[in-house]
Amino acid sequence: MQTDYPFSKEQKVQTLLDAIPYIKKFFGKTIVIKYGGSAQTSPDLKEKFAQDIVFLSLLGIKPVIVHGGGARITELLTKLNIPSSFVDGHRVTCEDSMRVVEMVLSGEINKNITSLLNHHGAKAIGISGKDSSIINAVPKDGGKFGYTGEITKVNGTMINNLIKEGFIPVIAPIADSAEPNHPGFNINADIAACEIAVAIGAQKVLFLTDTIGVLDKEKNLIQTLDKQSVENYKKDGTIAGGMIPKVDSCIDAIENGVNKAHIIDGRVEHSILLELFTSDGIGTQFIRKDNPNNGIDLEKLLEN
Ligand SMILES: Nc1ncnc2c1ncn2[C@@H]1O[C@H](COP(=O)(O)OP(=O)(O)O)[C@@H](O)[C@H]1O
Ligand SMILES: CC(=O)N[C@@H](CCC(=O)OP(=O)(O)O)C(=O)O
Repeated sequence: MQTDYPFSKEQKVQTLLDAIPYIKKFFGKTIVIKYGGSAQTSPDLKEKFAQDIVFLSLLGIKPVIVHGGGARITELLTKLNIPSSFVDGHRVTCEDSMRVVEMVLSGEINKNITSLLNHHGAKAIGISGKDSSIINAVPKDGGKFGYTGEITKVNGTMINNLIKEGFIPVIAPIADSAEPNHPGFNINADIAACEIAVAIGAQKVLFLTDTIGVLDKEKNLIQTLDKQSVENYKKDGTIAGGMIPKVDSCIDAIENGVNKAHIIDGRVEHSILLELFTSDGIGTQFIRKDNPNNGIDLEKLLEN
């Protein structure tokens, strides 16, 4: 009988066996996944994203989702004739924009992702940084960015309690203010993901975006970056716009206890599984030169 399966049984089994060292490595660990607006484009990609998250959860890995939604915010602001601008990848947020930002991030996008995950069998809970004051902020750069905030504190215990209860937290990057009757703050989702990863002691943070990773001047993928090379690429303009908060967050995360940070292509189906469970990984990885855990010793993992 003729079969038209693209892979033989042996190849399928081998793929599963190849994943064993990585499953061992990440079992019981928390991984923060920043789900950028530009990786949320098609319903099909969103389905694949949800499948990946549920798969991780069933393997005993603990995902935490921090989402963006910049493109959707800009679309609505344009429809409402509310002007909007960005400085170094951060939106300048006026009072009217803040209302739209909260509506889009804490409302539409947060609830869509949460509901999608739950329909795939996860136990996801959608919250914003205002819930239980999980994220606190003050005006960024003394108020030059309006209601765009700079994080002062993340309540990691609260997020870890949700994880312990078996929930997948889906977090909108809106922060609370210490002032009563304040509309709150708009936080760049990359920065929120980094601060959350640090506060909960995550093993890894993955940023899903709309490029294959960080590109050099010739548009080739840069596979590995450290603090010094990031500074150089920012200085000569190779890294610009929305990529600035992303690389800053990656460096910040690895400097503050997160083992590794990666920027990967959210347009590729199952990019999360490819990054976590294959030897090559995809995208750009950020390392501390002095971190002995940068490489995976596969031999050792299999022995243990
Ligand atoms: N060196 C670089 N490599 C890749 N992308 C870059 C670089 N410099 C600037 N960018 C821009 O950063 C964008 C990703 O940031 P952003 O649009 O904020 O994504 P997200 O919504 O995922 O946070 C890319 O689409 C690209 O236009
Ligand atoms: C201060 C700031 O820039 N906030 C972002 C929040 C959303 C976000 O970061 O979305 P992406 O991850 O899709 O870019 C904004 O208003 O667009």
